Amino acid sequence: MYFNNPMWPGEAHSLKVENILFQGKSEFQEILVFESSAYGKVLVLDGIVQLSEKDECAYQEMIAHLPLCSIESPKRVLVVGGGDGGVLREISRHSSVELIDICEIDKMVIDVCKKYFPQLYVGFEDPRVRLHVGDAVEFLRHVPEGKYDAIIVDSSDPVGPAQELVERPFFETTARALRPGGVLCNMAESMWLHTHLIQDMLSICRETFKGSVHYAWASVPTYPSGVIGFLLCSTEGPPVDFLHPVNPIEKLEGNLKCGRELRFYNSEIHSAAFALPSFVRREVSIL
Ligand SMILES: NCCCCCc1nc2ccccc2[nH]1
Repeated sequence: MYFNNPMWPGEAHSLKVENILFQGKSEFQEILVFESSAYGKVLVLDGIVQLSEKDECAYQEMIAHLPLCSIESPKRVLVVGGGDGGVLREISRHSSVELIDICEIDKMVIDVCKKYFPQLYVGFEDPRVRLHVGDAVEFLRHVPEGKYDAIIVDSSDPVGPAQELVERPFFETTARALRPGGVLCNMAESMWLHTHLIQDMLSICRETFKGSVHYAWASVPTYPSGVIGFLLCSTEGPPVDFLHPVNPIEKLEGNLKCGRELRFYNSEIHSAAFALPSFVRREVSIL
């Protein structure tokens, strides 16, 4: 199967398909699940690979532990998107967490992942999880100010239902919903392909979040260009040092609520993730 997409013009990515397991169209997007030869089962939304069994650990572990290991004892966490359940699985490792709200707009994604990706869907079985099916902008409107310690935006690309999740109003509502010194972590595309989009997001975040704003990245082979980025922001308040985890995951290692060991994230990978190539430092003027 060949993946061409305006998100990566001029290049195509392909995965050998063993068999198609599900093909459907929800109210919001096309949903495809297939068994690949090289990466296990693959979830595709509107023609864009979201995860594969083999490399989902990199994305799910990083997007969850980069924020949660940067603050002491996170208690209340909100996940925007994340309907596959993988981020929930990772958050559940943090025993200090008492409440995990998740707002996913597309119920069909959840139902499909329940059937085809049990090792991700397991995240929904944690008793701390409260599922809200709907639009996150609407959900956040009714959230009291300063409610969450961390907000994780595990969105798809801003070319469909996730378009509004990279715009200023959304960042402003997330900043309001975070406590002082609270942290936001967004999926932030590829530094090889999307420096303009990253620059736009960074500019909005630098005005909206008075704490610190950092860009981190990880290797995810099934994503075009082989990397994916994360935008980490903290609100004004107790300073957050994203580069040196205050809540090292090794401390939680014994807490295997989700029944499996970490496969990608560790404290060294955490700090290394913020080291940026020179072209990125220049183009996204992060420093
Ligand atoms: N919600 C899971 C992550 C979604 C990100 C998917 C993704 N990964 C990409 C890499 C390069 C270009 C576009 C991309 N879109």
